[in-house]
Amino acid sequence: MPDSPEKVESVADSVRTHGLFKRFGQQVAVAGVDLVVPRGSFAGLVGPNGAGKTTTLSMITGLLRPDGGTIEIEGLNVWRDPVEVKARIGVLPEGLRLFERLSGRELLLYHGQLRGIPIREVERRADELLRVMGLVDAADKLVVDYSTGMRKKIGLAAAMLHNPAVLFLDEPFEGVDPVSANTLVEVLRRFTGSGSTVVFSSHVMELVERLCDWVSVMNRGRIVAQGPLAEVRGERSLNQAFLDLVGAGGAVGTGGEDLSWLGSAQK
Ligand SMILES: Nc1ncnc2c1ncn2[C@@H]1O[C@H](COP(=O)(O)OP(=O)(O)OP(=O)(O)O)[C@@H](O)[C@H]1O
Repeated sequence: MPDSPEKVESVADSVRTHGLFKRFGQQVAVAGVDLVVPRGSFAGLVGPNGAGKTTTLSMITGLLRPDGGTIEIEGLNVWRDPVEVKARIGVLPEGLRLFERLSGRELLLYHGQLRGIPIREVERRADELLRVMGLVDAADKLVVDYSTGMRKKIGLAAAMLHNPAVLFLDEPFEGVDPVSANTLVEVLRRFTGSGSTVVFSSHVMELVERLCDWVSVMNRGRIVAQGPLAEVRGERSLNQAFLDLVGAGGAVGTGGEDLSWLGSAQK
């Protein structure tokens, strides 16, 4: 449990950033983002490649120092109270790096102990998570031998072990088969159903539309739309709304002379 629930209950928004800014050399990756995620949301952060989603999530989770702006999670300032904040969040980062030479079960026990959870409780939670994630048969296998989907599941289990108030997931469903994705969805739905918050980034609009009740759309380092799914989508599909908002996906034209050499193999 987060350790001071009174404080947690006193704010309506789980995540709130103001004027978040980050540049890499000449490249402005995040250009003044005001991200809001109400508590208990299943929130999707969407945007085309290079929109700034990963950079935003990295700053919010304390992995990358912002050049400007503020970030509050559960009312706490991420960069002023990093320890307090980290006790309340779980993160499944992009390019998930795990302790490859541990078994799945050892990995969870290690994470739990790092979080200061008593060993008996860690064992109980680890066994439950392995069962729910369908990883019991792989529990003693080394993580290095896990498939992509199994890695996502064990990574998510590790991120949830300390019962965080907010989970941040960067592309959690990428490379995950439909059965495993279903398992992840069920676990996450149960999590938000209990009042906790999930924020995940994705390119898959159908998935976001199916799962999320809150959406933030990013383009070129800015939030271009944000709110309840029904409001952002309007009468359109989310996919159409997305294309409208980001300008045909920022796609370069493929008509006319473009790619005229492609197809109809000629000798
Ligand atoms: N470490 C870095 N050094 C230089 N530029 C970077 C770095 N990280 C990100 N960028 C740039 O910042 C911009 C935003 O990148 P970011 O990875 O946040 O986008 P994204 O929305 O997560 O994209 P994708 O959907 O492709 O994962 C891009 O133009 C990218 O090239």
